[in-house]
Amino acid sequence: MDPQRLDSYQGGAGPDFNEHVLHKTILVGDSGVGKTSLLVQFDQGKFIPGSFSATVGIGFTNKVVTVDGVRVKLQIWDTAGQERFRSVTHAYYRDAQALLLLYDITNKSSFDNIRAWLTEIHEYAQRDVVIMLLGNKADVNNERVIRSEDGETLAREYGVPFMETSAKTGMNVELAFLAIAKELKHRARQQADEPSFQIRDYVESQKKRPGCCSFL
Ligand SMILES: Nc1nc2c(ncn2[C@@H]2O[C@H](COP(=O)(O)OP(=O)(O)OP(=O)(O)O)[C@@H](O)[C@H]2O)c(=O)[nH]1
Repeated sequence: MDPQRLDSYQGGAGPDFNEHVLHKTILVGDSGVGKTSLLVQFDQGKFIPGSFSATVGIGFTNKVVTVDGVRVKLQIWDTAGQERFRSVTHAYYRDAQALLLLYDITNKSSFDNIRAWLTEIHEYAQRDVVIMLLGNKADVNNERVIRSEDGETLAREYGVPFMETSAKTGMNVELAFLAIAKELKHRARQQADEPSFQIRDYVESQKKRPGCCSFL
């Protein structure tokens, strides 16, 4: 990762932001959209190609992200996308502070199901949960069936930030988690002299930065 481009992550200098608090963040979306791969890319900076092995149940990874000079501890839960695990994962929504909702840009039904996922989120999660929509597998542009504009339009309709990601190349992966960490930090510790933080504006401004978001 280029430290000039974004805030740093994984440790780094600076005081802990509420050191005992783990900010629960959950990855959700249809089976096979790349939730586990996204988390592995963020945590370990690698992509394990090959056969797809569906997540069974739920598991988590703790990760420290440094934003604005303070360390924010994220506890990132990777859920199983398969329908038969749904009732298990619902139970985890309630105390989540952030949800990353993924679809696969090469899989139309995973995009069509986003509305159903959002209905579930609104039913089971806290009202003020931070939601981010991610169109994953952006590296497979030749198999794309969902245009970037369609993701943008859907995200705008629900008032949530959106970006395309690639768990394979790492495109926008850190940005997604850093934006979440920044939002959580600002919500909990907004300084009087700080301008208010708008996650959608932040994501849009980062997407427009030179060098951002290429996946080749
Ligand atoms: N080309 C490409 N392949 C990806 C990407 N992300 C995931 N994959 C592949 O897609 C398949 C499914 O990825 P997973 O990360 O296991 O998907 P998941 O959403 O965790 O699936 P469940 O555990 O069943 O919910 C695997 O074969 C991955 O290698 C990506 O960004 N680009």
